[in-house]
Amino acid sequence: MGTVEAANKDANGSLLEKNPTVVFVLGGPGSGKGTQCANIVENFGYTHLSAGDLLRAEIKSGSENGTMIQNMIKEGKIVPSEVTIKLLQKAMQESGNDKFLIDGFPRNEENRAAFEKVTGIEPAFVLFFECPEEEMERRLLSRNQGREDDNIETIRKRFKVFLESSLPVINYYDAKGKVRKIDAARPIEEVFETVKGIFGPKNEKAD
Ligand SMILES: Nc1ncnc2c1ncn2[C@@H]1O[C@H](COP(=O)(O)OP(=O)(O)OP(=O)(O)O)[C@@H](O)[C@H]1O
Ligand SMILES: Nc1ccn([C@H]2C[C@H](O)[C@@H](COP(=O)(O)O)O2)c(=O)n1
Ligand SMILES: [Mg+2]
Repeated sequence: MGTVEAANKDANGSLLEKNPTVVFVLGGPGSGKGTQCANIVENFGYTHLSAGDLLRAEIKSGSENGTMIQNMIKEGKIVPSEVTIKLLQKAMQESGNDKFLIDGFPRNEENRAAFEKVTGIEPAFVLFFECPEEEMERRLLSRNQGREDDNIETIRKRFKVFLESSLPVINYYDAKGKVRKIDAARPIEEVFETVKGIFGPKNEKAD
């Protein structure tokens, strides 16, 4: 085994041995990624890992990176991959599962390339929740979960970052035939009907 491969295997612990299934869940802020991931977990046995949730938990934990992460989130900016990937790897290892919905990651080309290099994992496919900005803005302004970035000033910055940095990642995977685009502007139940069609009846959990 080459040195890079050996180092990655070491960093990933037993993760790679499980040959994990990873689905990246992407879409603009407020497109419904978290909402639909909760439904997928219930029906298909995946573990949901939201990069944003992991970063917010890191702030709360009082970690040395907390202030940097908090400032970046307030500005709608993307935290360096090194930090986010470590949190994702740890959560994947701790879950004990081998099927993951990675929500809100990769958010830019740096995230994408670093994840592939560090973990050696390629996504099975990418769910892309497509939604007009006006609808996403409405949803974010009425989310009421006390998120510091759900204010109109930060929301506009997040939309800009999505268009400039995250859409190119979606286009990258689209060129590889991996994107499953979903019209996310419809009611939650209707969106989930489409999602179910993508995961397929053979993957559904038995009751
Ligand atoms: N299809 C939908 N129709 C109407 N409201 C929705 C729909 N999907 C989600 N919502 C609501 O919109 C808000 C944002 O949804 P959610 O948190 O799932 O989005 P998200 O894509 O994870 O956003 P973020 O990127 O900011 O984390 C929530 O209040 C949620 O209840
Ligand atoms: N890969 C990521 C994911 C998220 N963040 C930061 C920046 C986002 O605006 C914020 C909230 O994410 P969300 O919960 O909306 O998915 O978290 C990041 O830097 N890198
Ligand atoms: Mg979310």
